[in-house]
Amino acid sequence: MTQCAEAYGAVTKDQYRDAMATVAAAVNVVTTDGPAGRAGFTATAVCSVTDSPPTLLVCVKRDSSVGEAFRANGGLCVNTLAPEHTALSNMFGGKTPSEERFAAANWTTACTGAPVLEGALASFDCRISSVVDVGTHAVLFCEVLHIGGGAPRDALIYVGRRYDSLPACVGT
Ligand SMILES: NC(=O)c1ccc[n+]([C@@H]2O[C@H](COP(=O)([O-])OP(=O)(O)OC[C@H]3O[C@@H](n4cnc5c(N)ncnc54)[C@H](O)[C@@H]3O)[C@@H](O)[C@H]2O)c1
Ligand SMILES: Cc1cc2c(cc1C)N(C[C@H](O)[C@H](O)[C@H](O)COP(=O)(O)O)c1[nH]c(=O)[nH]c(=O)c1N2
Repeated sequence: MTQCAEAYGAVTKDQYRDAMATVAAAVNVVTTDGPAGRAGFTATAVCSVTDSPPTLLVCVKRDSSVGEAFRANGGLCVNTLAPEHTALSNMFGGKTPSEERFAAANWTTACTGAPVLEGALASFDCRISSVVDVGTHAVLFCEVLHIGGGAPRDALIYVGRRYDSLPACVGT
């Protein structure tokens, strides 16, 4: 592998981001509440790991205002967004104060204490089972304890540094 790194030269941050910008991703608002307080952020770096035990992962920037609250609370809810949530995604993805982020939508409370977005495509209430730090991000491995929603509906996607919608795929 060392010879490959030498042959190729280093991949720059910009090269990496430009390539990742071509990869379409679902958009989620990931939330938590507990002793460290309520917090939430927009995340595309979310994916399924295994169905036994049902586990997904979430990557969160370690120097963001929200990262520490997730680790400390130990639970979270992944709320997958629909096209009507584009403005909400921007609020949870920027420098908007936490109170304003949550005031922009209606929420219920999951068993872990995490806010559940009313109208989300799907909501995954999770216990954080382990955390691995990789570079600038913490990878949160999350055991799914409860699921809400999940019926086929149009999805919000993020690709080419902009939002788009993907029609629901019903049937085969
Ligand atoms: N994984 C992430 O942390 C992540 C993902 C998407 C967007 N963002 C943030 O949202 C803002 C807008 O992003 P954009 O897509 O319009 O343009 P961009 O050029 O910042 O990012 C392009 C793509 O690169 C990846 N990316 C961006 N920042 C990253 C990071 N710090 N670590 C790992 N992957 C990263 C994502 O897949 C993103 O869609 C930026 O501030 C970006 O940092 C962060
Ligand atoms: C479409 C899109 C997608 C993502 C993000 C942004 C946007 C607009 N952000 C950035 C993240 O939401 C932002 O850093 C948080 O809101 C925390 O910001 P504050 O530090 O609270 O301002 C983000 N951050 C992160 O740690 N992991 C991720 O997967 C993503 N994905």
